[in-house]
Amino acid sequence: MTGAGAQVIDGKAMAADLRGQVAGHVARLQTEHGVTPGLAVVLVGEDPASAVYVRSKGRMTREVGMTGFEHRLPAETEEATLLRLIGQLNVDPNVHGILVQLPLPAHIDEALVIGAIAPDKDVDGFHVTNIGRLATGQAAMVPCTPLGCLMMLRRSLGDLSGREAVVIGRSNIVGKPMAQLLLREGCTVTVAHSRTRDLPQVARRAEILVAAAGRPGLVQAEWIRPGATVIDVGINRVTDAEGQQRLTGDVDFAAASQVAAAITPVPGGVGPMTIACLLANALAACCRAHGLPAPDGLTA
Ligand SMILES: Nc1nc(=O)c2c([nH]1)NC[C@@H]1CN(c3ccc(C(=O)N[C@@H](CCC(=O)O)C(=O)O)cc3)C=[N+]21
Ligand SMILES: [Mg+2]
Repeated sequence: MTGAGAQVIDGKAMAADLRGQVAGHVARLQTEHGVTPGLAVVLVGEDPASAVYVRSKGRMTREVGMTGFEHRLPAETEEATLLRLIGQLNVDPNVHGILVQLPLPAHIDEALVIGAIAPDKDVDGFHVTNIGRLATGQAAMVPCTPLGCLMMLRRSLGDLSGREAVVIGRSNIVGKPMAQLLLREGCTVTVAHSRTRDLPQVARRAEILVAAAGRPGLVQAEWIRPGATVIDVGINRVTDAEGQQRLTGDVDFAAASQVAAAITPVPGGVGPMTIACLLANALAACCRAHGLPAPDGLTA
């Protein structure tokens, strides 16, 4: 049972590699077609954690040579105002991707707002049209976090066909699209969640275990099948014994590393891949908007 320690899947390095590939395609689009991909990020309110993500997304957008458009609106912004902005971004030829940072303030209907984004500019892949395309096997904009997880799984395992996969979490932004992607890859997929009876036993079936429950340290060593590949989607801000704020995943990393064959760390795992996949989706959206084929291997 006690292994020598799992291979740590370096999401930070993989993400840097992916961003480098995106940057190469962006440069080529510019020289060959005079086109620069544009990504608009809309942030409503002052959530400090959200502000950090938006800043690093903005920086990486510029680093790969894309144009970043940032729209910061006050927390009390009316739904109609936000919908009007999205309408403008939908028809702006310099904007190829639109991301509306979630969660939105309580007085705004998230489904309505996501539904207002043009599906071909929906780089988050949250629009029902993209969810439906993914579920029916059509070309879709795929949500960035599950896409990043899939890339790490392929890197670690190669062909995923026939593998036993368990996804813990059933959110629209991670759990459900992750399950769809793994199904498409030929996995046998179980979606477990907070109501699942005997979660540890269900998790122990998994050759591929994706933890996306949003509960720090939920997954223990005994939950893990020896030799499994573990993808930790949790990004939880916790205060440690010394009163320091730190990031921790949904998996007890130290213990799980003794049982798993491969595991993603937090930070430095899924998070950086999420942002790199966002840029890859924006690149693909730009290519399609100009009637060009989307580069191979950068999206699902
Ligand atoms: N429409 C929408 N799309 C999103 O993709 C979206 C969103 N809303 N709302 C907020 C969450 C959160 N999110 C993260 C992405 C990267 C890191 C990331 O790169 N984290 C670093 C650490 C960053 C740190 O130190 O804080 C890591 O895990 O290594 C974290 C969180 C995207 N989100
Ligand atoms: Mg849940």
